[in-house]
Amino acid sequence: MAEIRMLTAEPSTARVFRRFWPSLRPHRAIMAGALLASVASTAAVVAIAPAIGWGVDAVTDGDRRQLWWAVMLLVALVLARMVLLRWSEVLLSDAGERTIRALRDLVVERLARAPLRFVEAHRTGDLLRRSTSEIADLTLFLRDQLPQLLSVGLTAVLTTAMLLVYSPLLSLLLIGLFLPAALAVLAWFNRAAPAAFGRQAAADATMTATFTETLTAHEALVAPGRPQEWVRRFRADNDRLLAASDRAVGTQSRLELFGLIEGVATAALLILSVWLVRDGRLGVGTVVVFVVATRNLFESMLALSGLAGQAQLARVGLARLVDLLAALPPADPDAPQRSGSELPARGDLVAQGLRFAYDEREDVVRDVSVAFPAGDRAGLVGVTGSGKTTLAKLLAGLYEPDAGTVRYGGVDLRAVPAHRVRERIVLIPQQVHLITGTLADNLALTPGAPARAAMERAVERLALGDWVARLPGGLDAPLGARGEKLSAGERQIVGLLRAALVDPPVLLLDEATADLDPDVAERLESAVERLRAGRTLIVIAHRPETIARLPRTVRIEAGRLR
Ligand SMILES: Nc1ncnc2c1ncn2[C@@H]1O[C@H](COP(=O)(O)OP(=O)(O)OP(=O)(O)O)[C@@H](O)[C@H]1O
Repeated sequence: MAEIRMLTAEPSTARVFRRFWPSLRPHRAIMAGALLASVASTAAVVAIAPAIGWGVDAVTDGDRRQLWWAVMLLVALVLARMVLLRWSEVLLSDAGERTIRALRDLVVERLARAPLRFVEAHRTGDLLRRSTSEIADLTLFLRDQLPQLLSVGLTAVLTTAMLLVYSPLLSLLLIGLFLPAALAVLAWFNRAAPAAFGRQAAADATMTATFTETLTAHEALVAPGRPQEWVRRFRADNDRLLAASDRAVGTQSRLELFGLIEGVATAALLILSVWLVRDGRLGVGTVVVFVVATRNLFESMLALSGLAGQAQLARVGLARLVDLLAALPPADPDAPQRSGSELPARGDLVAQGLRFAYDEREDVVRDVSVAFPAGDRAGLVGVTGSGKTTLAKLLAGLYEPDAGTVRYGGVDLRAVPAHRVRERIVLIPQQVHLITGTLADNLALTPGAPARAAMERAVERLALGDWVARLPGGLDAPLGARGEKLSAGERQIVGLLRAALVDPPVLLLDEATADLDPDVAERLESAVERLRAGRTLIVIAHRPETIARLPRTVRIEAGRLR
């Protein structure tokens, strides 16, 4: 089976932030600044409670000077908190945005270099979700939730430390009552969270994939007799997503137990405080500090419980993104393969002992050896599913064989960078893929970004001037969404124009099986004739007229040559 690493629907979230760390490393300085500002702003919040307590003591002691200082301190702390919080938010969101932009570039760049088999073997919607909405979730987390998470966590730590200094007895009561229960709730949440949120992300990706695919196949699915098929397929995935979301919400609601713990702990604290104040072992100011600080502490915990679900979602998304990046490792400049060998300008295309399978079930191409001398003109024929397209993709270097070699001018295609192979061997598929835009935009997708003059020359060379002139706007004619305004044959004309711009010595053409308009069929034939001069032309021929015109044919049956 062709060697590609398949993506996992629910990859492990273990140590995912550590695995992600290299992507954050370039933004270390700004992250450290944001962290520092966050610590300082939280310290300011935590100090508010003692400042109030100090003020209360001043009132009970009738010390006006201390009261004045307490009020000034309170104002200074509130102002410092405001400025520092804003500063840390700005720095963190800046670092987050930069990281995400770099990550988006990285994902697109890796996907652009991914082997064709990798892209074909995965559902478009899944790849789409991993490289768009999961990155967007992560942006939201880094920009909005991470700063809150940091501030909440720090508030909890600093408040606990402060309370310990004020009254170890009350603090120990609080910690003893609250901490074990809070940790137990957190552990209960964590046990279920990775699976629940992972399943939700996978179900969401499946729904996106089904939606993308059914939308493309819309015409077939709403055909007479099965009008509800489109909706039925979508609804089944939607139901699964709903079930997965319900489970995630159920897991999230476990954290609501924090509210109960808060009530019990506050009541116990108040009872003990009243008793200690009556005994004269505690001042009223200290009790006020405790009540205010405890409120802070519990509010932090409640906020933390709200954020924990978001953090888990971001963690799952990150794991799926890291999985994608791991499946598409960067090009190794020292790798022995694809070391930059050059393909000659002209040469024979020779396949030797080719074997290829899409999956472990069975080989689709079996021990195929065939040679196409330079300038050859041959047809590849066989019944549907016999392996013609697969063999053509192997001959064009789009797939790597599981065994055997494809050589051009004596050089193994695997030893040559992919873009160099594309300059020598071009395959025009049955369904030429077009993007939304003009004809010129579509021709510009050719390697080397050809200039307008080169496009005009290609049109002239293939005698397609009047075909282009008939499009409203000529080269600037909008072709509609994904080129919907063109028929299958016309799409192949665009494919031929692209090939003319590359000017490769070997051309493989997978003839369109669709019924072609006679005018388009004639233009295609004439364009192929003009283009083939001086090159090797291999046609996957379906139509008897094409087969009759070819000087020789190579027949393939169940993956073997006959
Ligand atoms: N991407 C794929 N994943 C899994 N199996 C595939 C894939 N593409 C083709 N196959 C299978 O490989 C076999 C050969 O397919 P291939 O498209 O090469 O045949 P073909 O002779 O070109 O057919 P056609 O004339 O209909 O285009 C078929 O059984 C097909 O189902």
